[in-house]
Parts: sequence; C-alpha cells; structure tokens
Amino acid sequence: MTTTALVVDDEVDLCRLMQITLTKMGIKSDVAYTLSQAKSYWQDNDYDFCLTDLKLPDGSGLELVKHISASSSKPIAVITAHGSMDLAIEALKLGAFDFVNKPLELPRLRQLVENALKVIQQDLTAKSTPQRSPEQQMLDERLIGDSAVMHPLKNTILKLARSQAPVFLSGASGTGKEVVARLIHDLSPRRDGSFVPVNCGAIPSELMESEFFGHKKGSFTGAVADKQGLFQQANGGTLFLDEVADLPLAMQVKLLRAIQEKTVRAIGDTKEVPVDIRILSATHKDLNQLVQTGLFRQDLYYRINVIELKLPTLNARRDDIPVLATHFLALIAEEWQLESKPLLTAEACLRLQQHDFAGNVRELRNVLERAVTLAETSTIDISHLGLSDLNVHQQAHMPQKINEDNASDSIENIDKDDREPSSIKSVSTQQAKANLHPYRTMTHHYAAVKQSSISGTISDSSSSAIGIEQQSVTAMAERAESVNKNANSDKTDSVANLDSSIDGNIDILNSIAIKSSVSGQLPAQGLEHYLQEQERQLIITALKQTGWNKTQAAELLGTTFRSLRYRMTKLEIAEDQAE
Ligand SMILES: Nc1ncnc2c1ncn2[C@@H]1O[C@H](COP(=O)(O)OP(=O)(O)OP(=O)(O)O)[C@@H](O)[C@H]1O
Repeated sequence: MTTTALVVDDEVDLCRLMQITLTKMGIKSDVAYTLSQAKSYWQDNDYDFCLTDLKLPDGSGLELVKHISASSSKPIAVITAHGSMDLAIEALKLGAFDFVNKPLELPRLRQLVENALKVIQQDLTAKSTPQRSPEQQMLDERLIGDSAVMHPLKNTILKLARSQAPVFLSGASGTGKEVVARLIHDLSPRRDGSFVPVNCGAIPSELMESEFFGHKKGSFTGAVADKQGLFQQANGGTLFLDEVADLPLAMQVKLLRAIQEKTVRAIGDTKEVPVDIRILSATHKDLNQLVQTGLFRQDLYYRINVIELKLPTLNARRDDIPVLATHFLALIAEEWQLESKPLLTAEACLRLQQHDFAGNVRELRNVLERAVTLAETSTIDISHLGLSDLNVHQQAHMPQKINEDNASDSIENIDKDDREPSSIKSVSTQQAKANLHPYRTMTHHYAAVKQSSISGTISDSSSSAIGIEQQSVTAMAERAESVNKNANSDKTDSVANLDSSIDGNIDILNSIAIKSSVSGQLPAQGLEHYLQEQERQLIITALKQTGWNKTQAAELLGTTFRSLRYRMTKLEIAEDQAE
C-alpha cells in the first residue's frame, strides 16, 4: 500500500522540492497552499501524514496541528522559519511529532519523513494485532502497575514515544523516571538507535565538556586518543540527561547551544558535526525553583521541558504494591538463582501497603531484597520485612482491600504456622543479623559482609587486579586500619565505621596522590589515569563488601545508585567481575 502525505506551504518552489523528496521515498503527495485548502483536503482524503509550514496566507499552521491532532493520531510535522524556536516548541506541545527548520536541509527532511513512516508502520501493526499491540505489551511488562493513576500515564507514554519532543520527567527519587525514559526510547521510531543515559551529577565538571562532546587526541594533557562524546554516541537515538539539575551553569550554556543547533564540536576539533538526537531529561529536584533562584538557566529549562511528565509516588498508588512486589520477587529469584520463587504472606503484603515509601519503588525493591535474605524459607512474612511498627495515623490509612489475586497468590504454599501471627513485629538489627539463612544462594549476606574490615579487602583486590604499587597499597591498608581503629573508639555501629573507613580511604588516596606529587613521584600514566584506578578500586571494594549489591555499595560510598552505575560503566567494571 502506498503511503500518502499532505504538504502545506504557500511557497510553490518549496512544495515542489518536498514533493520530489517524498516521491523518491515512495510517498504520494498532494499540495495545499492555504490553511482552508489544507483542512478541506485533510477532511476529504485519508492521508497518512502531514507536513505543514507554520506561516500560511490565511492563518497559522499551528491551527492545522490542533485540528489534525484533535481528530486523529496521524503524524503531523511542521516547517519553521530559522530561529523561531518558540513556535516549534508550541507546535510540539500541541501534538506535532517533529519540526524541521527553513532553509530546508534535505537529509534532515528525509530523516523526519523516515521517522513518520516508522510511526505509521507501528500504527498499522497495532491495528492488525487482535489484542494488545506489541507496544502496549512492552509497556505493561516493564512499567508495572495497573492503578488508576497508571492508566493515563501509560497512554501518555505511548503518545510521547511517537513524538520527537523533548520530555522532562519529574518525580521523587525511585519513582521510575529512568524506566519511563527507556520505554519512551524503546517504543519510539528511534528504537534502533542508542539510548544513552548520562548522570549529569556524576561527571566531574572539568571532564564534562569532553564527556558530552568528545575530544581530539592531544587536545589536552591526558587526551591520548580521539574520544567520541555522549552526543555522538546517541546520534540517531536518545540522550537521557538524568539529574539534569546538577549541571553546572557553564555547562548549561554549552548544552543549550548543542541542543538548539543540533551540532557538536569536540574539544580540539575545528569543525561542527551535526547530530540527530532526542533529549529526555529528569531530576527529582524542583527545577522550576532552581530556575527562580538562578541555579538553572531558564532558556535551557524551556528547551528541555517542552512536555513534562510527572511520575506518581508509590504512596499515591498503593494498589500497585502487590503486583510490584510479585514482579520484584520474580526478578530476585531469577537474579539470585533461587530454587523457588519467594512468596509474600497476605499479612506481609498488607504491611507493605501500609508503609510510607519515601524511597518509592526502589525502596520497595530494597525491602524485598532484604526480606528474601532474612527469610528461612521461600515464604516472606512481616517479620522479614524489617519495617517498624505502625503508628495510629498509619493504621487509619490502611487499605480496605488488597488485590485479591495477589493475596491468594501470596498465601499459596504457606504452612498454617506461617500464617498464624498477624501482629506486626519490628526486626531489630541484632535479630536480623542472627536470622541469616542460606536461602539467598548466589550472593553474600549484606549484614555479614558489611562488618568485614575494608583494609583486608583493599589489600587483596589491589595490586593484581588494579595494578597499584604494593607500597601504596600497604600504606593504604595501614592507614585504613588506623582510621578504622579511631572510628571504632567513637562509634559502635558497624555501618558507620565502614562508612568512615571508606571516607578515610578516599582521604588516604587523595593524600597519597598529593604526597607522591609533592615528593616528585608523579604517576607514570598521568593524574587522570591514576585517579581513575583509585576510584575503580574503591568501587570494586564496596561492591565486594556488599556481595555486588549496587544499591548497598552506593550507600557505603556515600553516593547514589545512579552515580555508582554510571561510574561502573565508565570504568568498565562489569558485573561478571564478581567472584
Ligand atoms: N513501575 C515500575 N515497574 C517496575 N519497576 C520499577 C517501576 N518503577 C521503578 N521501578 C524500579 O525501581 C528502581 C528505581 O527506578 P528508576 O531508577 O527508574 O527511578 P528514578 O525515578 O529514575 O530514581 P532517581 O531519581 O533516584 O534516579 C529501578 O530498579 C526500577 O527498575
């Protein structure tokens, strides 16, 4: 079946050029020169998509965007005069799926049309699929939740995936902003390109420009080879600017320019390179407030926040907790290679629904990981959750009814004895530690490994794997031990001791770096390489300490999960390095 398009512009030559381009791509097209003509052609014909100028003799192309988006889901793209970014943004907000600037650049036009063709193809597949479309299936499998707030959210995600508009994902930490960003990419016409997530808060400011835009060999000390930046890595795909609020102001200017011009210039390069990327961004901070206080540029905010998608907290969708819990328990069973899937008792499920999840879905997963670790069998009861007693206020907000499917699911395979206690008990740390069971087969127990001394681990992971001079390692171990001793005399909590010993080690590493430079012993491969090796070593140490649990390791290192994951990728620390 031939694809058909409506081209709307009052410039005859431009229409001709567009028609030739479309014909070469196998698309039949009609031309309308005015807004009223366009409306009437669209009414009388079944076009697959529309390409319209914004400035028409009898009105604005924005009106056509509104008209078409109100009655159909067919893609409509707009042509804007160079520099009229405000109108392009307005069109995207009204439902245009993309825009192209005048003077028309044919490669860009072809790219836009190709994206439109992918959206059309996706719609055809959806129509020919009797039940749920593949897109809907992917969404339901990866974004768990069926509560009232999730339905409109999922519909919006499906719509946004078709568009090329920049989307800003807001919402508290752990609500699933990255999950949604990945979905928008994987459901979009860009899905064959790369999804490149970048934690803006995790990149040292002096390396930011090189990370984003790349560098040429020799452009600065340490630039030993040409390096491609994140923008180029995301070319043809999606760049996800996570924790975008943490971008330093100087970098915000450079980023804005790259986003607007759709070109980047690597450090040390003389030429600009065009890039075709879609920008998604997220932060748990109040970006609007940061704009008010001058910490975030208004123009960049306006550019990345064309469409805002706010993710609900887990407390706002407690009905989803049973299904999320079932999902995570299945994941844990698979990842930890458990013999049988852990199941929640009905009481435990209810207790989870009453908990105040400040950390949202991520916290739920953590609670379940801990519970599976503590459980003696595959049955997870309230006592394994380690949640504190409910106060009167929380009890008053108990859900009336939990999802019955999940409740019955959760109580299968449970002995009578297991169901008996319905009173809510809190698990003290001591009790939790004593309650260890080898149910969790593939990983070390967190509470147990946390107590081991960091200095020993540093010694055994260092010289062979990391290649640090033995002298430094020994010095580090000795200093770490003394830091530990000092810390032990002040504090009794083992976690606090470990945290401080890690801080201590970071200090030690810094002081070693400073010392060696003061005494003239500079690292052979340069400071950057040296510091990266130290960073790598500390991360591996923390990961070992926690049985390669990234969330716990991030906690130990006093950083965020996201930042740790970013650093692991950057330093090429693979999961399979776990022994
Ligand atoms: N609806 C969901 N369905 C399945 N898993 C989810 C959902 N929401 C969040 N998760 C899981 O919760 C964890 C946190 O999600 P994610 O990293 O996307 O949150 P975030 O909002 O980006 O957090 P932060 O602001 O801290 O970066 C991940 O393990 C993710 O897979």
